[in-house]
Amino acid sequence: MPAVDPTANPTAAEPILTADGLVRRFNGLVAVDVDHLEVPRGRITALIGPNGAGKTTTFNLLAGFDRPDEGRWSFDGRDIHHLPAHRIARLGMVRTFQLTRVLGRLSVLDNMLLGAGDQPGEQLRRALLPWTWRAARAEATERAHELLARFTLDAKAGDLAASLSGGQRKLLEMARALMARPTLLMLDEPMAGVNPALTQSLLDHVLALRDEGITVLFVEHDMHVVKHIADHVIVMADGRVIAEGAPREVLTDDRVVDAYLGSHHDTDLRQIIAARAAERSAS
Ligand SMILES: Nc1ncnc2c1ncn2[C@@H]1O[C@H](COP(=O)(O)OP(=O)(O)OP(=O)(O)O)[C@@H](O)[C@H]1O
Repeated sequence: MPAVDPTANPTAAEPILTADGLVRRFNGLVAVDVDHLEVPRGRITALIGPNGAGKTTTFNLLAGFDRPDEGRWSFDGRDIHHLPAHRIARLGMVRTFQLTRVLGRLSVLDNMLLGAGDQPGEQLRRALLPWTWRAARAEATERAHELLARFTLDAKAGDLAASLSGGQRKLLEMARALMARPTLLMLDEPMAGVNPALTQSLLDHVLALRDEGITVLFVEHDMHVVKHIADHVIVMADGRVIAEGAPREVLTDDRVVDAYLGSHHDTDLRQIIAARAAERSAS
């Protein structure tokens, strides 16, 4: 039984993450200038917008991987704008990472164990209380195998992560983030470079996580994916939030359509516009 009712009005859901007055400049360029942003609890929220809209910068700021010039935000009722990324992750807000070259040289299982993260005092505990450290390590290893089985990567546990296909890497990134037991999972372009055969499986995993009560925030360019799984959509353009709401309403909003058309970037939205024009002329 789902922990939340995903069909309920997403905009009515209580926010798990709220940001205000978020500003990030790079040498005079205003990359992010967000007055207000909310991520509804227990829902799947897509952060979309044309290239250079400020989506990744916003992601990095919220997760503590970059510092804003201005702004504050809270997660689960707690002010976190001053916290570094590892503290934010420990509170339950975890973002996925692309498999870098360095991580590619580790086994799939070791990648998972890295996702468990260092607990406070881990080094000290390892030195002074090796038996409790070993017990924690065994528990993490067991959880890693469970998650690898869930994401059909268990047969690959001993393989180098670099040997995985594009889709399997995305599965590993998701599984690794789940090692930290997030309540808010942040996915940066989870479907990028994934072949169609694995896309459905990845989408089903995201939907299943939502149904288990995990809030998902993801950046995505593919509008089919957004329409398919998002309960709520936030649209950015030129660093600002220009629209938000249910996918069906937001994706036909004139400002959103203009922003995408201006970027000559998303043919899918053009199809929406064509369909909308056809509807108008038929009525
Ligand atoms: N480290 C940086 N130094 C200078 N400018 C940056 C830096 N990071 C981002 N920018 C600029 O900030 C703006 C927003 O970039 P950002 O990557 O957040 O956009 P995005 O919406 O994620 O784009 P894309 O969809 O192409 O990934 C862009 O103009 C970009 O060139």
